[in-house]
Amino acid sequence: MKITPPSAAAREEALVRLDGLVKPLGSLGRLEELAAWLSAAHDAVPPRELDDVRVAVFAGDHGITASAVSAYPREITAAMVRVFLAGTSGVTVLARQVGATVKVFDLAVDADGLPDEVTAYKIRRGSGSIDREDALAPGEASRAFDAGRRIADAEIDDGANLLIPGDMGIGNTTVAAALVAARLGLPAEEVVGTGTGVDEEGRARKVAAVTAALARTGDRADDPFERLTALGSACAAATAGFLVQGAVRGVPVVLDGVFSGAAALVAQDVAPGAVAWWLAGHRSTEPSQAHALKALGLEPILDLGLRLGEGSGAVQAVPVLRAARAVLAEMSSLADLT
Ligand SMILES: Cc1cc2ncn([C@H]3O[C@H](COP(=O)(O)O)[C@@H](O)[C@H]3O)c2cc1C
Ligand SMILES: O=C(O)c1cccnc1
Repeated sequence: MKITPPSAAAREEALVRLDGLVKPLGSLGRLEELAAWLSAAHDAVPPRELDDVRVAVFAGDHGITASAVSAYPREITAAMVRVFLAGTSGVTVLARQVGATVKVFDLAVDADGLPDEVTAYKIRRGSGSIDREDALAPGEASRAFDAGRRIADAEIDDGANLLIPGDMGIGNTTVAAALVAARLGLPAEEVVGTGTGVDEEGRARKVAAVTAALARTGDRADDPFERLTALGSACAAATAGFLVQGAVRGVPVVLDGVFSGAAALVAQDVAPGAVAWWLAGHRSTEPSQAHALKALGLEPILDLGLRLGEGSGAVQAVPVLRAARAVLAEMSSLADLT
């Protein structure tokens, strides 16, 4: 997997151009940095318009939900897939606001009967309970990773110029916490949050589950595919593949919340350098996301106190990116002042 870095020359050219625009030096703050980032990604100053934004939601269930680690029952995952198809999920509504499209993919939902276009990449029904067994059987992590790459390829071949990963899976925040803790060598207590809104006892069950999972897994987690197999899920693997393929194809990716943060840590291990193609759309309230973003060197664009997932935070960063592009494309220069 060859990753070509974004263009340093275009970034420099953008920074020089930004300094010459009709504004005090640096006065557009983060927008300037994002404008330069996009210029580097597109190797063009100004960058091209972000007019084809695609969200891919990876849906799946987790064995660990039997330990009551979520405030909601596992059946919600399959029910929500139908909500995505109906076009009324949180991310779908927010995506419509910015003209982005949303597709949902069933990688491991514990249900039958979903439409063929949703199940085309299905790996299994639910994962193993990570506190006492591997999440995935041998080979499944790489199959799911390849599925995520193919999903990204299909969207890019169809014209996508910005990719957003979304997640739907009751129990996702427990699995994300385990993946991040294993990679960064952190204790469960530091990475586990309240997810969908568990109480103190619920959070204690999550900490116990992640602690047991980490103890069971040991050094195996050093290898990214072993980490996905032991502690992850088909969705985590597919999301990692999706992120890597965006980087391979040179298409920017906006990460969402806790699940894409955990997958991004895996993806960066599989394909070092891929992180150069990713932005962090927003700050989640989950602690594991903050740890993951810090390790990746990414600073969230927005901080709205969101804790939904699905890609809902990332899509809201899209107007900010468009604004950054517009600054470079449309502002006049100080040199032109008479
Ligand atoms: C109705 C509903 C819609 C959602 N959309 C995303 N999530 C989010 O919550 C879940 C993770 O939280 P936890 O680890 O606490 O289970 C994931 O499905 C995530 O995408 C939802 C959760 C619910 C209940
Ligand atoms: O911030 C997130 O990504 C998140 C938080 C809680 C539940 N699901 C997702």
